[in-house]
Amino acid sequence: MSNRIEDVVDKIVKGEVELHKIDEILDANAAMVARRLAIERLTGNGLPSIGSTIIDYYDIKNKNAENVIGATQIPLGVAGPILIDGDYAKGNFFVPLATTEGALIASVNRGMKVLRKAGPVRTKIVRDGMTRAPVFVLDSVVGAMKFIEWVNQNFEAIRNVTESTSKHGKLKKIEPLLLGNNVWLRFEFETGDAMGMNMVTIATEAACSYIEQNFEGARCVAVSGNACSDKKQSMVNELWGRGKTVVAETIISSEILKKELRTTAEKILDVNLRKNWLGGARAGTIFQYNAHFANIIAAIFIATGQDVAQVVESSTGFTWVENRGDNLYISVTLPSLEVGTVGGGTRLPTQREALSIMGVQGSGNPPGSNAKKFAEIIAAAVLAGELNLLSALSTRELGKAHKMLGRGIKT
Ligand SMILES: CC(C)(COP(=O)([O-])OP(=O)([O-])OC[C@H]1O[C@@H](n2cnc3c(N)ncnc32)[C@H](O)[C@@H]1OP(=O)([O-])[O-])[C@@H](O)C(=O)NCCC(=O)NCCSC(=O)C[C@@](C)(O)CC(=O)[O-]
Ligand SMILES: NC(=O)C1=CN([C@@H]2O[C@H](COP(=O)(O)OP(=O)(O)OC[C@H]3O[C@@H](n4cnc5c(N)ncnc54)[C@H](OP(=O)(O)O)[C@@H]3O)[C@@H](O)[C@H]2O)C=CC1
Repeated sequence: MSNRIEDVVDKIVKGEVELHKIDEILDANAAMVARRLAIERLTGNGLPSIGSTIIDYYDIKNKNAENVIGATQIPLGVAGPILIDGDYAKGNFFVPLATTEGALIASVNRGMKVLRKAGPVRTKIVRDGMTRAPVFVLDSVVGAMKFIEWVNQNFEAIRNVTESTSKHGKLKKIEPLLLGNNVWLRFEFETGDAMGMNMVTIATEAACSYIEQNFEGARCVAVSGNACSDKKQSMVNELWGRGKTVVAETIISSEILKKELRTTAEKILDVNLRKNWLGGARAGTIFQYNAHFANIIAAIFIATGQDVAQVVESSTGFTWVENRGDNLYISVTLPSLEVGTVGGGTRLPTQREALSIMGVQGSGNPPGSNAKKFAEIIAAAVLAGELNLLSALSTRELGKAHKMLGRGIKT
């Protein structure tokens, strides 16, 4: 350790310098080391594993994280390939999944094997748009209604303001919501291959300033008024969509169900209706009539540098099953899948490589096509996970699988 780093560590331990101020004293990677060493001394714990990272702090400083002391590692597996016939994803894809839940990757892998045998999974993006909803306060409901009318009449001018802030951000519409003298304007943008939260926040802030300057009596209280709704479950996301609204579907023959999953369409239908729908309704599940969308979404989000807090609304969705002459029709519908292949955490080295496994790293040609392809692959992977878990529940294999792959106990 250099004397310079040692001096800085001493200063932190003595409380003479704040952890984040080291970035002004040492170069980026030395600052990361000094912070970790100081935390080691202050807590009396060695942190060599956290310190063993390939992340170059130069690359993430002022972009991805602050007060960095190293990195966390999570096992990364692959499932697949999964065969997809989408509008953007076509062919076979291996899907990277980062998780610590034994049996999860095996579960998705078995689902993908079955889907492959059944023929390609069909995927469709049915809408696309990232949202930000600032809240404005007016003097009365009369003022609020005049405000909404003015916004509608001035849509083009507002769009020009937003689009001056970004090359890829394109304002599609503004949906108003009203409560007494309060108005939320839910701005919806196309965001190319980016998930888009920074992009639409910056664009919406510019729009808010323009609106306040040009409509007397409207005050923007907050650029995010929670009707966006970011990182929260909400009816507005479920009904109007947020990010990508995607569907994946397929039909599986009774022979494949019997041979590969030891089950039938009837049994899977019964589990889906009584567990996902009836159980979900009885328990008051909110917009999550599914078995484990969150498992697959979280594992892919972690692997590929998505914003993990958005698993909350990205795992909203429905699994629908029909028995068609003993063959199984199964679909998953995800109303608010928020994903990107540029920006945010997608620029980190392992995350970029994980995206490259699916051929979706960086900008698409045309822009937006990579993010849409990625969303279709995720929906197909979710379908695999749902098919497999419903099957395993129908044959009472859940506990056994987790004993074996979660605890290493063979039964
Ligand atoms: C574990 C299996 C897949 C065994 O499945 P199996 O059919 O008993 O075993 P198998 O050895 O015959 O293997 C069949 C296929 O499974 C895959 N497979 C098998 N083993 C592996 C492995 N080690 N690594 C990767 N892939 C594996 C692989 O595709 C293999 O085909 P092959 O390639 O051999 O021709 C099955 O029993 C299973 O899926 N069980 C259910 C587990 C599951 O779905 N867990 C989900 C997480 S549960 C949870 O978190 C949410 C929950 C449940 O609480 C939500 C809720 O409330 O519903
Ligand atoms: N600000 C906020 O309120 C929130 C921020 N976040 C964070 O926001 C980040 C994600 O924001 P996001 O805007 O997606 O990412 P970035 O802030 O990284 O912005 C994306 C950048 O990529 C550029 N770009 C280059 N090629 C493309 C392309 N093909 N498609 C789209 N953009 C392209 C954009 O340029 P240009 O704009 O000129 O088109 C823009 O500069 C995450 O880190 C997330 O955690 C999350 C929630 C809330």
